[in-house]
Amino acid sequence: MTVPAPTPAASPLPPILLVGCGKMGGAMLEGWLERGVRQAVVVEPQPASVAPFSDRVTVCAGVESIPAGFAPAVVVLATKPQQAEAALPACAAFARAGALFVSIMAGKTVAGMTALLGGEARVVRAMPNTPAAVRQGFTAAFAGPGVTEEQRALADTLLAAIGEVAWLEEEALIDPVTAVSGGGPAYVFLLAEVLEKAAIEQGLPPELARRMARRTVSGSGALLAASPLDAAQLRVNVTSPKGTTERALNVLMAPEAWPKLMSEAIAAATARSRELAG
Ligand SMILES: NC(=O)C1=CN([C@@H]2O[C@H](COP(=O)(O)OP(=O)(O)OC[C@H]3O[C@@H](n4cnc5c(N)ncnc54)[C@H](OP(=O)(O)O)[C@@H]3O)[C@@H](O)[C@H]2O)C=CC1
Ligand SMILES: O=C(O)[C@@H]1CCC=N1
Repeated sequence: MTVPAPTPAASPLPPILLVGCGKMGGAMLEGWLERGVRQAVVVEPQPASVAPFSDRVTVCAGVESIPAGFAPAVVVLATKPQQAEAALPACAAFARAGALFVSIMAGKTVAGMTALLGGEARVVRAMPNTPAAVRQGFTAAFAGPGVTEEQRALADTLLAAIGEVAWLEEEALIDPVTAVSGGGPAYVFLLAEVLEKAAIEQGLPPELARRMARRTVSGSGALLAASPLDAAQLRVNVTSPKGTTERALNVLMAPEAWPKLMSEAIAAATARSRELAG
């Protein structure tokens, strides 16, 4: 019998400055801390948002209180897009020092961010999603002008630590990515919500309805992740001919129902991502 070689422990992630530790910044930070990070400094004005991390990272209310001498390899920009104009100019010194910037802000273009950072910044524009908190995220990323192969590899290491990564060759594609995978978890959680509500309407006790809906969504996600089959085949595998699921899918897959609604929803979100550039 051969004994498998132990998996080598991944080396800790490089020093990170996180600017904005709200819902998405916090989800990424959770994933990075679980993976192991050499040093993390977080700039976040809301004490409640950073409270879960305060014993593991250095917390600052503003860029001006970052400890002198802290030299991040990567600055992650995770404020709301509408806060970029106020937040980015304060980070220009890190751009001059050669730090790589990774922005996750919806809509904000590389050119717009580079200008706000003093014109010298090297920027990767990325779009992650909240399953990053459990290292099950999906991030698509675009490397802006001047980003070196080494910096791109650094960004890849950081993003791969919280899930799967895909690199885009065209910046404009990040708008539909934002609509599909950036916001995607919300649509899946909505499914859990409406499934629970429908279960209660059919007479199931609320606590049982909640458990069923959560486990059905999370278990289906786990099956999808583990299976080599397409989503469509996994759906067919549930649908017995002339059975109960077929009746439900006749409603959900009707011409004006889910397929059309999802197309409209994704088009609306893509358009909003383009608007946020301004
Ligand atoms: N939520 C998601 O699922 C995803 C979000 N994104 C992107 O991530 C970004 C953050 O989104 P989300 O986490 O949901 O938003 P949040 O509002 O939860 O987080 C942003 C945080 O940044 C803080 N902040 C404001 N100004 C500054 C500043 N100058 N320096 C440091 N921190 C500051 C905000 O504080 P205050 O509340 O006081 O303003 C807030 O706590 C957005 O640009 C969004 O487009 C991308 C992918 C998925
Ligand atoms: O709703 C938003 O604008 C952000 C971007 C993707 C998910 N949340």
